Amino acid sequence: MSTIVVAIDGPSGSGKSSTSRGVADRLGLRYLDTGAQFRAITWWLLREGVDIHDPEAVAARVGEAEIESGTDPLAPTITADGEDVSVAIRSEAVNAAVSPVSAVPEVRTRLLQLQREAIGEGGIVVEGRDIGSVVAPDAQVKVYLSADPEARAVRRALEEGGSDVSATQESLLARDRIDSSRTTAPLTMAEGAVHIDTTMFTLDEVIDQVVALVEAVEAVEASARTGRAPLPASQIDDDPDTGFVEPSTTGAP
Ligand SMILES: Nc1ncnc2c1ncn2[C@@H]1O[C@H](COP(=O)(O)OP(=O)(O)O)[C@@H](O)[C@H]1O
Ligand SMILES: Nc1ccn([C@H]2C[C@H](O)[C@@H](COP(=O)(O)OP(=O)(O)O)O2)c(=O)n1
Repeated sequence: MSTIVVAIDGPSGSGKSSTSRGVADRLGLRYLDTGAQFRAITWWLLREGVDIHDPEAVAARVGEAEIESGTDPLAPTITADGEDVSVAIRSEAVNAAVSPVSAVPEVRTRLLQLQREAIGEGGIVVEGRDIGSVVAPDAQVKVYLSADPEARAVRRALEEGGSDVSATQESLLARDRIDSSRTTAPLTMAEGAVHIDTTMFTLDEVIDQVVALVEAVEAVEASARTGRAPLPASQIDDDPDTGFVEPSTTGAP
């Protein structure tokens, strides 16, 4: 079983969730949406009537929320206190509250623990804002996705059933500002990350690029284990026992 960790960070609408799920599905890896965890905590605090603009009040209650994430890329799940909140966490109220909640250090500490547990021995694609920098700084593959604000707003508005693009862009940029300027684990391009600007690429093209990166890293790791030179991705056998096709069938030395 693969132990690779793929970290995908970037701002809202850059394509993190869809790319991560596509890559995990193609490579038989698990998938963790850390944004959904921050949203679920936010949903729980709002339900409890906690003043989300009071960091002390948030810190005092955050330990009570039971958040669980399912890591199947084809059917990811998220629950709070056992309740399925996958739809509720996408509400406008949660959109507006999630960045201030995410800036509270106690919230990050609590979720960091859940995230590291979920990552476990690896074999997972993890997406968020601080995965390559804080959650999994040793991830073998780190990707930073971006896209022009207009493209991100159009994508998000389309996804939300044609809602107002300029209002969507405003809300998304407001979140970017808080997410990038907070002092604990801000959105940033991690050291060693590969930057892909997705504005001009289709989703499939972005998935292809990330899959190629993962396959290249896996080939190098396999060669370090076997002492044989890595082959181009197109010639890599996906049989986990060998990692390589036989030289006689490829012409490789
Ligand atoms: N490269 C792309 N080109 C066009 N649309 C995309 C691309 N990547 C993602 N999308 C679409 O944009 C929307 C937002 O993508 P998503 O993966 O949820 O972004 P994020 O997780 O970064 O917020 C989705 O509807 C998704 O299908
Ligand atoms: N690793 C993470 C993931 C998300 N967050 C925060 C910041 C984001 O604005 C919210 C929501 O993240 P999410 O990935 O669901 O946001 P989008 O789907 O990209 O709009 O959570 C974070 O602080 N750290």
